Amino acid sequence: MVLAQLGGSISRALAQMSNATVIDEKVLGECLNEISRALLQSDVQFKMVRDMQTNIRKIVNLETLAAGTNKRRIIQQAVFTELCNMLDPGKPAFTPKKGKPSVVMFVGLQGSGKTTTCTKYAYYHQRKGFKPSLVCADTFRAGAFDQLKQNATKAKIPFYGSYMESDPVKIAVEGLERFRKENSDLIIIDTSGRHKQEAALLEEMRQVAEATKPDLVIFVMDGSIGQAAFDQAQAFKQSASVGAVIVTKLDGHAKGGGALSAVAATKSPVIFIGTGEHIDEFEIFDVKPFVSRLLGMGDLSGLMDKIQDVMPADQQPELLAKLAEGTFTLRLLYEQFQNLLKMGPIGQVFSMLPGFSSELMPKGHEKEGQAKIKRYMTIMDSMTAAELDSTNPKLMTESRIIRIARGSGRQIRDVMDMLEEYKRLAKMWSKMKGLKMPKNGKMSDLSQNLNIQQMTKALPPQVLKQMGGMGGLQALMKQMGGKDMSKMLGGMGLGGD
Ligand SMILES: Nc1nc2c(ncn2[C@@H]2O[C@H](COP(=O)(O)OP(=O)(O)OP(=O)(O)O)[C@@H](O)[C@H]2O)c(=O)[nH]1
Repeated sequence: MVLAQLGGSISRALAQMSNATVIDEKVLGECLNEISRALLQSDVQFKMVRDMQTNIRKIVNLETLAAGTNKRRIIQQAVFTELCNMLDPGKPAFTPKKGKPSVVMFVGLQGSGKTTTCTKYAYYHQRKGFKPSLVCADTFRAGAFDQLKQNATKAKIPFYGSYMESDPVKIAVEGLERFRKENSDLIIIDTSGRHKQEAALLEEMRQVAEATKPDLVIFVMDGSIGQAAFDQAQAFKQSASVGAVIVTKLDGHAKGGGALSAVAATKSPVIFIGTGEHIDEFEIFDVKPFVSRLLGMGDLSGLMDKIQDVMPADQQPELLAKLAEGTFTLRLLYEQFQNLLKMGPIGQVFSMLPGFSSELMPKGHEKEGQAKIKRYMTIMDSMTAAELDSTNPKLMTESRIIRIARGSGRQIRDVMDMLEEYKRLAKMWSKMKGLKMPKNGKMSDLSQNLNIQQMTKALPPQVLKQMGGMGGLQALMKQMGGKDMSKMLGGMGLGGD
């Protein structure tokens, strides 16, 4: 995704500035120009870029800064804050509540990914325990109903539509009535698209909204539309009370900067982004972690969510208990690898770790990381149960290693390499020994019991440094609240090669 390049350019501009011996107006000016250029190249609207420059200049007044203040930090913080402000309209979007009926209407141009996104949105909520349903009020595009039907059937989500009826308002109302009766707590209405924001489309949208009174209107925008984003988003906002934006196709060559412009045009937050055609290629969009990732500062809370999502809840108390005992067996490592592979593209996971911007983890490397994990797992597949569950470091004798290598079709040195990696991780995890278990055994409540000294000991020194030392870690823990730290450590250990 090209947004990663934007992040790289901004990080580079900041790093160049940091290399200067004295930070004066000239150095600051060059840094801001560099950042502006990068934003413009990513299709962010000119006016927004200019406003950002002005705001940073207002925050960073080099003349009035007392001697000894860390100017670099103040500038970096200002860039971070301004990028966040650009993406944060200041008011959160409506969020549906389980068990309380809500109606969400999707609008957008033809081909923006609206129909696909409706199903992704429904599926996302279904996994969270909602009872979603889909209504196809797109009577303009032949085949739209079939597409929705297909997607909905695959995801086992109830749907409503018609091949005969040509009035979208009628279909929307009928669908709404049907699903209200069936106690759906999230009724999603897909509306027609057109090739451009023409009057007929906007009028149709207005009528559907009037008849269904949605709690939220989501504007779906193709991430690759570039500078046209602002006008398009504004046209939709003027005809329907758009309350949130979803930007799609951010997996391809989209520059993505248009997303920032859409936020300004609709004064509504981006709530999700689409990162592929598949139903689960859909991510929650959170401004601060996103900007952190963009600047290569990592997104630990996103990583937490991902891990939390893939780890079955019933396995969590078990892992915690083992951690508290200080036993980190090969089997536990195997299970962690399985979870890691389930998390999706490894590069995406790495980009959430502090210091691992996508630039630092180039494409080739991602594959290597994934291949390595798979290789380790194949080797472990040739181990006996006793070997996997052993806590005795002397168990792995030469003859066992030779047998495992032969069984897995790998070289002896590959097995040794895998065991070294295991030892390194086991050592790190052993520092978590004596961990107090949360009463309910849930991972998510663990962080309240973690002690900061324990954490600093367990983190690899370079990671701790990137996080801003002990102070940074403390701030992060506070910020993350209920999020679980132990799994983060696992993730980090695997990342720090
Ligand atoms: N790569 C990628 N493709 C996507 C994404 N979202 C949607 N698509 C694809 O974009 C194309 C158009 O998506 P649709 O959902 O049919 O578009 P639509 O906006 O509903 O179109 P109309 O129903 O005609 O208004 C399809 O091929 C989707 O698979 C995404 O996040 N990434």
